[in-house]
Amino acid sequence: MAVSIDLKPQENRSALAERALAAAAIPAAPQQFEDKPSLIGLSREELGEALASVGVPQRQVKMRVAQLWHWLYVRGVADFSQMANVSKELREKLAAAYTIARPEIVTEQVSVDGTRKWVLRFPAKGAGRPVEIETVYIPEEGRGTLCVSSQVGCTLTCTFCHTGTQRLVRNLTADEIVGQVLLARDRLGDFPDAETPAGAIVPSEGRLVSNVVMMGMGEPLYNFDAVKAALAVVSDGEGLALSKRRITLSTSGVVPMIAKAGEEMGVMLAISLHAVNDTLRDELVPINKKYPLKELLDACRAYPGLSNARRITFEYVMLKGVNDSLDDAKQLVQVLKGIPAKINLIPFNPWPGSAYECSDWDQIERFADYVNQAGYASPIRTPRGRDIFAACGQLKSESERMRKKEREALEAAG
Ligand SMILES: C[S@@+](CC[C@H](N)C(=O)[O-])C[C@H]1O[C@@H](n2cnc3c(N)ncnc32)[C@H](O)[C@@H]1O
Ligand code: SF4
Repeated sequence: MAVSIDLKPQENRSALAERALAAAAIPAAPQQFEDKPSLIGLSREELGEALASVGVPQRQVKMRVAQLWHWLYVRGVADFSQMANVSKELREKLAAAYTIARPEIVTEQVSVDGTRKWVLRFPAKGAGRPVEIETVYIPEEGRGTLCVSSQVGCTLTCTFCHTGTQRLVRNLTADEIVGQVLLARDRLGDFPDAETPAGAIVPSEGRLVSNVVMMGMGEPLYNFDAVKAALAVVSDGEGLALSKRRITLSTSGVVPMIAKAGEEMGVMLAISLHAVNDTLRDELVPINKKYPLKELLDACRAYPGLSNARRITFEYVMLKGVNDSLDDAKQLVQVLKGIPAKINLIPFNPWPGSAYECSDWDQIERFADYVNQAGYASPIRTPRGRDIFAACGQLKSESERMRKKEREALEAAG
């Protein structure tokens, strides 16, 4: 394992950034791939089945599930031997059959603004190879957001997104999605509840990781079941306990899954809109050819539980001369009519080979003012972690390159 911590001096950091930077000193525990199923990310029922499979009698299963849940998600242990109130015999049986290990850290970088990026490696599944993904932590005043990946690569090819240039290698499993949250909390020293009694409900306020956004690599609605299972664990009130209002799922517009996400996951929804007519959206977000704007916006109108206090976030990347005119702003306001919405304006984050430029700052402000005067909150998202290539849409893992290198190594060996 190679952990490179790239810690740079910085002024005017937020308190959370300060704490996050301080945590950079925490040494990473050695990680090893274990060829055993993981207990992370299972529902309580599945965890009960796993316990029964190592011989826990049915009458004890519920109590043991509660114990394990507490160790895994409140105390954040990554080793069965630390589960003090579980008998040695059971710990050994569990360790022989299952793992609770964290993902392997390939690199860890800390930006001048406190943003932190991890490249994480997960074991091969079946006949595949090990894969790498990226997870990003963004500390801000009053909250800390973890940007979590759902897939290795992406099948969609949004023209402004770096991940879109990496073909899909595979979906992440629920344990790999929850594992990103656990690892971030480990590395940030954000499991301060080590002494909390079992069963206690721990509020997310005051935590370093207070919000989770499914905005890393991949399209979460193309990995529905694993994302749903993972978010159920992350929002469980007796474990990681992140309120569903603090979890946002971002989609490029997989229309048939939007209502299902609302009903079955109940988290906040973000839509990667980026264009207000089908011609341009077909080009920028090609899934639009399959599910055009009208269908997408109808699905948004029908999203369960919408109100002024519970709005959909529309993400709009600002591309110079492409989608940033005042006419675009005007049409944006028109197409969103009737949807409780907030519009996040995202300055385009460049990546090597990208064909776009970020809009000029005063144009972004003019656009924001227009939208704002029409009654929509329209914050301009400050780019974070650009120096470590951790900003929105800059993520792309080494899985493809690794594959080529591996192939070459194999050829050389042959
Ligand atoms: C990487 S995507 C992942 C989630 C999902 N696949 C989606 O498209 O919403 C998260 C957000 O990053 C935005 N994004 C992608 N590339 C970007 C770039 N180069 N600059 C700014 N934002 C970008 C996407 O449009 C989306 O709103
Ligand atoms: S923006 Fe989202 S859907 Fe589009 S290529 Fe990037 S990760 Fe995939």
